[in-house]
Amino acid sequence: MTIVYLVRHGETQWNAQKRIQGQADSPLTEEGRIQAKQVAMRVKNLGITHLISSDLGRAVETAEILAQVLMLPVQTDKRLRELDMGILEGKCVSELTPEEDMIRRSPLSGTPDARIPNGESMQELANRLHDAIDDLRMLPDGSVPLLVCHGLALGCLIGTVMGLPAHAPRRIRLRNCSLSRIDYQAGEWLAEGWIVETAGDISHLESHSADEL
Ligand SMILES: O=C(O)[C@H](O)COP(=O)(O)O
Repeated sequence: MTIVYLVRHGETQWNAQKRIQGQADSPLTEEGRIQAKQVAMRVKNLGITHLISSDLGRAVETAEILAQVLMLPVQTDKRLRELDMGILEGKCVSELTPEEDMIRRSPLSGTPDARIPNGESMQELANRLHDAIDDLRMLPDGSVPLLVCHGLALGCLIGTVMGLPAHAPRRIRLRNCSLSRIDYQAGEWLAEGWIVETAGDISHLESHSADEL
């Protein structure tokens, strides 16, 4: 069985301002760095062997804090990036026009093939994420990778592992530095494939942690 831990990066300046990031970026806040240390302590004794991060700065910054505790190098994989949110990246949710807000919600509200102009669809996001996790099955036996990723990306990954379509409305909360786990099971008794073991656990965080937009 392959075990994969999933961590959403720590709080960023734009998360705190409710500004849309997508594949744009902003640095962690002080709170975000504290969250990263707390999730690092949580996973310290889980036998993590590989630390793989989205190549966006906020994820790498979180991964580097984990790396100091886990004493592992950080590898990056651009397939773990957040949904490309096109023309809305960099905008504050409170400043969107009603039309922009409808566009923002469209990929998250059950509309197949919805995409923010110049962005990507949830199916395209799901495809690259599943390519990335399927590659983890090629790691040597006993490997336990931890991925540092993003809110919409992890929500899409967990939803699709559970059999929901990529465009299904979001029904899971993935706060900054929440911990999730998926396993690849291949036993005789159970359907072969990825399965969700834990999603969105924040029991290791000592203060408030924000939901994604
Ligand atoms: O702002 C965004 O792009 C998303 O809503 C949250 O993304 P994040 O998990 O990278 O903060």
